[in-house]
Amino acid sequence: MKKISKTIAASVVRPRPAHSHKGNYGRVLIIAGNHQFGGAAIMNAQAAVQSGAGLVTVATDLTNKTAIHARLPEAMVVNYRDNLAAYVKKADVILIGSGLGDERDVLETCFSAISSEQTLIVDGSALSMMAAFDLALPDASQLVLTPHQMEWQRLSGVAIAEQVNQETNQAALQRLAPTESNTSANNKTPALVLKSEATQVYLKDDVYQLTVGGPYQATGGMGDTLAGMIAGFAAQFAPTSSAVLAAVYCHSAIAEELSQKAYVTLPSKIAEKIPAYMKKLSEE
Ligand SMILES: NC(=O)C1=CN([C@@H]2O[C@H](COP(=O)(O)OP(=O)(O)OC[C@H]3O[C@@H](n4cnc5c(N)ncnc54)[C@H](OP(=O)(O)O)[C@@H]3O)[C@@H](O)[C@H]2O)[C@@H](O)CC1
Ligand SMILES: Nc1ncnc2c1ncn2[C@@H]1O[C@H](COP(=O)(O)OP(=O)(O)O)[C@@H](O)[C@H]1O
Ligand SMILES: [Mg+2]
Repeated sequence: MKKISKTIAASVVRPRPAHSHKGNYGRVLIIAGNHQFGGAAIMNAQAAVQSGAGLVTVATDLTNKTAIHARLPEAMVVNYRDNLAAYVKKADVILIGSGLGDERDVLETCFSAISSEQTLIVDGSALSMMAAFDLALPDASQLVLTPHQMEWQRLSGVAIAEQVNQETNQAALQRLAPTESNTSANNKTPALVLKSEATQVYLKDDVYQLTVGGPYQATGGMGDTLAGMIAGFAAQFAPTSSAVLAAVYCHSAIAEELSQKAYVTLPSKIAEKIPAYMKKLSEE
C-alpha cells in the first residue's frame, strides 16, 4: 500500500499563476446543514474558502443563514428548498451531506440535477440516506465518497470488522459506480476516503494510507472540515484523485502541527491554518 506523503501534497499545491481570476479556482456549491446541524455547513464552507475555492455558495436550511454570514462573509447563502437544481447546475464542484439529516428531497433534487461534467463529493447524512433509501449515485464526472467506518458499513454492507480487507472494499466501491457508466470499459468507480484512526484513500488502481494525524482529531466537525477541504482542493487542482490525496494529507498534517501545543485540534482552528500551510507547501 502506498503512503500519502508530503511530496504528493506539494506536487498538487503549486504557486498560482498571475494570469488568473476567481473563476479559475472553481465554483463550489455546499449543500449541508439542516435546522439542527448548521455548524456542519459552516465548517464545510470555512474549509472550502480557506483552501482557496474561487466562489463558495452554501445551500442550507434558512435558519443557518445569519450564522453563516456572520462567521464567513466570503460565502453566499441560499435556501436549499428553493430552486436548488439551478444552483447545482451552475457549480463546478458540489459537496453534499454534512449535517443534512433526513432531507431526502434535497438529496434527490441534487442527484437529479448533476451533469456528467461536474465533480460530486458525498459526505455524512447523504451517505446514510443513500443507504437508507437505496439511492444510486448520479453520473457525475468525478465522484468522491467520504464515509467514516459506520457510514461505509451502511452504504456498502461491509461490516466495520471486514473493512481491513482492501479487496472487499474495492469490490463494494465498484458496485456503487453509477449505473449509467457501467456499460463503458472504464466505469466511474468513485474515489473513497474511508475515514478512521487510520484513514485510507481508494483510487482507481491504488490504495493509499494516511500516516499523519492522531486522536486529537477525534471531535465533531472534523470530517465536515475535511469534506470542505476536499471540495476546495478539487475546485482548483487536477486530477481530482491527486486533489483528494493532498486535501486528506493537509487536513491531518495541520492537525498534527497544532497538536504540538493543543490537546484537541478543533476543526475551525484547522481551517484557519489552511492558507499558511498551503503557502509553505507551494514553496517546497
Ligand atoms: N456541529 C455539527 O453540525 C455537526 C454535524 N455533524 C453531522 O451529523 C451527521 C451525523 O454524523 P455522525 O457521524 O455524528 O453520526 P452517525 O452517522 O450516526 O455515526 C455515528 C455512529 O457511527 C459509529 N462509528 C463507528 N465507527 C466510527 C468512526 N470511525 N467514526 C465515527 N463514528 C463511528 C458511532 O459509534 P459510537 O460513537 O456509538 O461508538 C455511532 O454509532 C453527519 O451528517 C455529520 O456531518 C457531525 O459532524 C457532528 C457535528
Ligand atoms: N483517533 C483518530 N486518529 C486520527 N484521525 C481521527 C481519529 N478520530 C477521528 N479522526 C479523523 O477525524 C475525522 C472524523 O470524521 P467524521 O466522523 O466524519 O466527523 P464529523 O462528521 O463529526 O465531522 C476523520 O477525518 C477521521 O479520520
Ligand atoms: Mg462526518
